[in-house]
Amino acid sequence: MDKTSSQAVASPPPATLTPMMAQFFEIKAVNPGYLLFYRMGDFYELFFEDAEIASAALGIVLTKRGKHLGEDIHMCGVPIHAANDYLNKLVKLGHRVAICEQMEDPKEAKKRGAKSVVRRDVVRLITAGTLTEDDHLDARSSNFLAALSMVRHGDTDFALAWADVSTGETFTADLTAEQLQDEMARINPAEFLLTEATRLTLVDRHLFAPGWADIAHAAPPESFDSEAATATLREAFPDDTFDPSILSRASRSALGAILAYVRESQKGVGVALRAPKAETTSKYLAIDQATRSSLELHQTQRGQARGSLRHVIDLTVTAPGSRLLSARLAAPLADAGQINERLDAVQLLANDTMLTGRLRTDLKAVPDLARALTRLALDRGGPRDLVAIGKAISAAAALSAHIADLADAPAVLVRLARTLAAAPLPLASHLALALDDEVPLLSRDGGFVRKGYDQTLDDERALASQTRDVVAALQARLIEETDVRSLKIRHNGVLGYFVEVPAAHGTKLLEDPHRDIFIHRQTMANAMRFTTTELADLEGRIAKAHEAALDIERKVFASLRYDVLNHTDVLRGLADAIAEADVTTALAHLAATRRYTRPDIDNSLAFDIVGGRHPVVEDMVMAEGQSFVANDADLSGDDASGGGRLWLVTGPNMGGKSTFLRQNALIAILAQMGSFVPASSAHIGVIDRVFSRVGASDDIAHGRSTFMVEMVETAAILNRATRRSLVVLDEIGRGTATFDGLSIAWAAVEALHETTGCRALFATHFHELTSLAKTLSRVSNVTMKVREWEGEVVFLHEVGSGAADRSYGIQVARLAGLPEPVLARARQVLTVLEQRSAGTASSSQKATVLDDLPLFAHHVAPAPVQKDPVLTALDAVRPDEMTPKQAIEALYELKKIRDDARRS
Ligand SMILES: Nc1ncnc2c1ncn2[C@@H]1O[C@H](COP(=O)(O)OP(=O)(O)OP(=O)(O)O)[C@@H](O)[C@H]1O
Repeated sequence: MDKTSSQAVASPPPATLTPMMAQFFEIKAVNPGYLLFYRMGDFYELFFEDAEIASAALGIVLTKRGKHLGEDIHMCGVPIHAANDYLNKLVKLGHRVAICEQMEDPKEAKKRGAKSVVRRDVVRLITAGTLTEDDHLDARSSNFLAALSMVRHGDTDFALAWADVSTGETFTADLTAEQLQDEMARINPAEFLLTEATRLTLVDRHLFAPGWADIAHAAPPESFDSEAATATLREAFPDDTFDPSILSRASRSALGAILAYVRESQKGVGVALRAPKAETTSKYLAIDQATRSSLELHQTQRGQARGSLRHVIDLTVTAPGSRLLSARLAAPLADAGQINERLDAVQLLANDTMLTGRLRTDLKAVPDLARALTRLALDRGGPRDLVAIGKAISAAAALSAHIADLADAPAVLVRLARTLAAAPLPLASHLALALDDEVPLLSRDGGFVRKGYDQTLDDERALASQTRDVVAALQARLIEETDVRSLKIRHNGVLGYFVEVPAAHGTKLLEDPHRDIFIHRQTMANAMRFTTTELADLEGRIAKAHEAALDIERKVFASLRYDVLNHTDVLRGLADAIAEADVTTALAHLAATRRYTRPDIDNSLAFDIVGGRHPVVEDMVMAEGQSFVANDADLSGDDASGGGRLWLVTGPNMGGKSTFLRQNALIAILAQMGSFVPASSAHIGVIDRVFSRVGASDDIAHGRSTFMVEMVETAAILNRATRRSLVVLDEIGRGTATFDGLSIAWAAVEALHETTGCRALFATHFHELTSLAKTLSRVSNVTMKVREWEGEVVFLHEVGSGAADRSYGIQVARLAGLPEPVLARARQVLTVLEQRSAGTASSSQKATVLDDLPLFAHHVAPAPVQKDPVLTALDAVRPDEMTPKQAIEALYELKKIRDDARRS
């Protein structure tokens, strides 16, 4: 499971080791499975197999450092100042890293003897699921660590716990085997803990999804002990509001594993998690992995954000808002009351664009409170995190004031205003008073406490900063006393402050009367360096003042941090409320600017969309200056008539079938996440599961053919869809022989209609299926309209009743640029095949088809070869005879010829 070998380095017999290598082996042995970043001065060094892995992954040089058991010791290193970038890269590649620091000043080690080694220890384990620093994390995405435990008895099979260590959010859910896959797809964890036994069971039951291997990490069975977990949970969440006994035993065990792993990774710094929330999957609209990917909710099927639904609808202005929007899109609700509550708030703000504008402006300046708070709790925060918290508190108070002014505010906004009003303003004032406007990232070097906040600090700083004046005065006096005009007081890292005079004057200072004052330090080629008691004394005072100032700043930081952490609960509430305010205003802004309307949500089996649009395709079509054709869909039904309707969608390739199918599923998802929808009106009875299979693709990497993937997914739908579900199926049965495919599609439609009774859209090229509308009462035929014009086909993208009589495949092939001879031949074959299936072909024509097929190449004259104008121009280019300027001009010319050729 792990990429980083745990047997990277085998322990050698101790006698053969240098003390440093002995220390390395000792530390390596207690951190198996981690690449050891071993601190040596200004570098982190990696040794042996760690070095080989890291140098290959990071593209850095692999060197050697001595021998071990007769073999070269491989080594590579990364400088401290660039370590973060390298760590990021390694973690993204699935490696786990142990950071081993020097725990004492090397001078201390030397005091123990020349050969003694600097004390070192691992201070932090860095893994994909336990990151907290901004530069390791994507601001707009959650970063979950998940753990799975198995249940031996009971209704559910598994329990999953997951936590975002960077914000503290923690959840658990008891799951059936089916739900497990869906939940994992929803949460999309960065790292996944399970025991080897659980992994083997999952593999055995075909439940271990292909992508999990990259994130799975074998955790020891002891860390899943539910008894121990109960005690650990009580200790980790002493809060009275959380009682571990309300969780199932399996949930506690999974949570225990999370806590153990987080604690281990933070090496004693603590665990800053929030009390776990127990999730019930029935609260949410279930969406399985295949549907998420087919609908391109968070990313396109090619893995890009641009082109996904999220990309189009995410108008949030804060990173936490974006994370919440993403979570809501991943888990739309399945309760009409809760959905309507969210919609009420969006509606009010969509109607009040002035207020929305004001809120959005305020929100833009709000920092990421949750992540700053976590870093401070883990003692990894800096002055910037304190400033962020102060700003967030003030912003929360301002937001609350705006919302509180509203008359008849809906419940969500009233709740938000109340939470935001609890913003601890005195804490914000205190932070503003204590901290500069611009502060450094780390507290280590000071320089962040505002002038005037602490008198002693100001005094010490004044002393330190007066150095220059005091040194200048001393230099002037020494020049006076020695009469050496070129005498200078200088500073360097080795000598500290010193007096420097040109070599010619050096001897003068070694003689009376100066030799009592000037103490010789160094003779250079051109100069001589001295110190004086007064200078040494001054230097001591300056260093002391500097150290004293730093000490005071550190104390100020610690006390401010303590104050902030005392407000943890209220600040977490604010962080949630700010994110929710951002999502609500963003959705209102979306509704107001993109002509989205409020869906009517209830508990019926309605699905009546008037003038529906595809949010993403609409954007793309409009960007090309065309207009998107809105289409209606009515799949409404009721229990009395056996459930919802099923529309059989036929029509030409490229006619807009997939777009129409997907847009209806997307409208349902948007509506249930509490967003307005791209339609003139939408009436939707709450959907419990949505299934979408649009366009089959193979899964060669995992050994499944197109057809097999399609059948596995169809089976999942037929087995899992209920009367409340929405099913969107495109071209089932396409991947096999015509008759097999048609039969499977036929049986699937019958099953959905007769047994499931779900609302469904079924697109097909099997025109034979349309006859089902005659026998199945709730099946209707619709088609994507086209117009033929001078032998060309024009797609109207309009859904009308009826069935298509043909697929226009050859016209589409022509648009795609298939060579004319191939098209001509295809037309010939098609005519005969059509006649044959209609029974009108003469037996000689039928024979022609069969006879002619292998003779294609002889029948059709090859198209005349036209020479590409770009290639012709390229032939004339003589690179060796060109100046750089001529070369670039030639390049432009080539591009122009290509563009002209495309236009003509
Ligand atoms: N309602 C619409 N309004 C405007 N343009 C549309 C509309 N629907 C689809 N299109 C355009 O037509 C293109 C093809 O649509 P789509 O992929 O849905 O066709 P299809 O019928 O599913 O084709 P195939 O059967 O080959 O998969 C889209 O990329 C889009 O540019």
